[in-house]
Amino acid sequence: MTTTAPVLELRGVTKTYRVKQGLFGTPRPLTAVNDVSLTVPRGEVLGLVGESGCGKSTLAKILLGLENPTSGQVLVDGQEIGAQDRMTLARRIQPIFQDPYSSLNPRKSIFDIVSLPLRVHGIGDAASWDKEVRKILDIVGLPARVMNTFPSQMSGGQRQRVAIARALIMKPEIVICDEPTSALDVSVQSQILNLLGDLRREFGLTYLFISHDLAVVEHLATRVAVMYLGRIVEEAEVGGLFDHARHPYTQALLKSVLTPEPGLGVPDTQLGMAYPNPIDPPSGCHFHPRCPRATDFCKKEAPRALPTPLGHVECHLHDPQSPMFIGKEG
Ligand SMILES: Nc1ncnc2c1ncn2[C@@H]1O[C@H](COP(=O)(O)OP(=O)(O)OP(=O)(O)O)[C@@H](O)[C@H]1O
Repeated sequence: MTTTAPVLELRGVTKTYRVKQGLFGTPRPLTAVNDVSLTVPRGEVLGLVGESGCGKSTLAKILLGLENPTSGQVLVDGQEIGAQDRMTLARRIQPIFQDPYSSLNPRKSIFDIVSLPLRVHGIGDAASWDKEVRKILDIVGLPARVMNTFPSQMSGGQRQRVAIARALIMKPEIVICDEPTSALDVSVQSQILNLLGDLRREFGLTYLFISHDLAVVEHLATRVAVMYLGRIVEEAEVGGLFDHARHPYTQALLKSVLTPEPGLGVPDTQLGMAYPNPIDPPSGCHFHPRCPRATDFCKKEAPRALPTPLGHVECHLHDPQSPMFIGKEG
């Protein structure tokens, strides 16, 4: 059930690393996440999309308490993440990662893997761990007999079900799904996406669903945030974003997921040059060197975050105060 209370809120979150180029280079700042503000209401699925290196995983690490933001705040249930003890945070937020094989310890049995969060946090005893593991395996569609097997004896889809069971055994409110299906065969991907959708409905979970693939996000998300060079350049309710993308980058991403005509090859994203290096971000609008609509104004001026009926967008084309404004319906 969807309510409007934000279970997750980011306020101006920025993460800057100091990066040395070459052996004797002076460390330079690299802003991986740049002034990100987002609100995720309880029960929603926020899809976070963008190309490799745009900052998706860094944002996930901040939400999981694995990295501290350089500035800004992350609030879970209205309380700052840093102020919550590890147990409370683990009960509230759990991750599911891309590659279930490398994220599951190959030397541990499925019982050990799935019960680990309970044991680490000292929740229950041996009898209750057995009961809880059987219950959660059943919920994710695995028979109890897999408890005594090892990850290497399972298929990729089964391993991802184990990773989901391990995340859910703590009964979290929020699940950070970082490319949870990209290591799986296409036929298995939709089974896992359907399972995640069912679990959300059944347990009222909130997801941050990270993917470079808009088609996968469309399947599950209720809202979508598009990330480019650390910034959220567009954010909207999913249907609105797919039907009426405002940012030229979102439009290019959408074009790239259209199914090509047989024999015509992969569709052209028309983005031209390679993704920029975040150590040397382009001036003005960071997207201008790849943008088919860019003018000299975009090279000089960074766009503002502008509210839209469904979310927000950062692009001069939609700013009534910019010389590039294309009108209200543009
Ligand atoms: N610990 C770190 N130290 C220095 N730079 C880092 C660190 N972690 C990430 N970065 C840099 O921050 C930027 C964002 O990286 P991040 O892994 O968050 O992107 P991503 O969108 O998740 O990419 P991918 O989809 O390839 O995982 C990249 O330029 C990356 O090289």
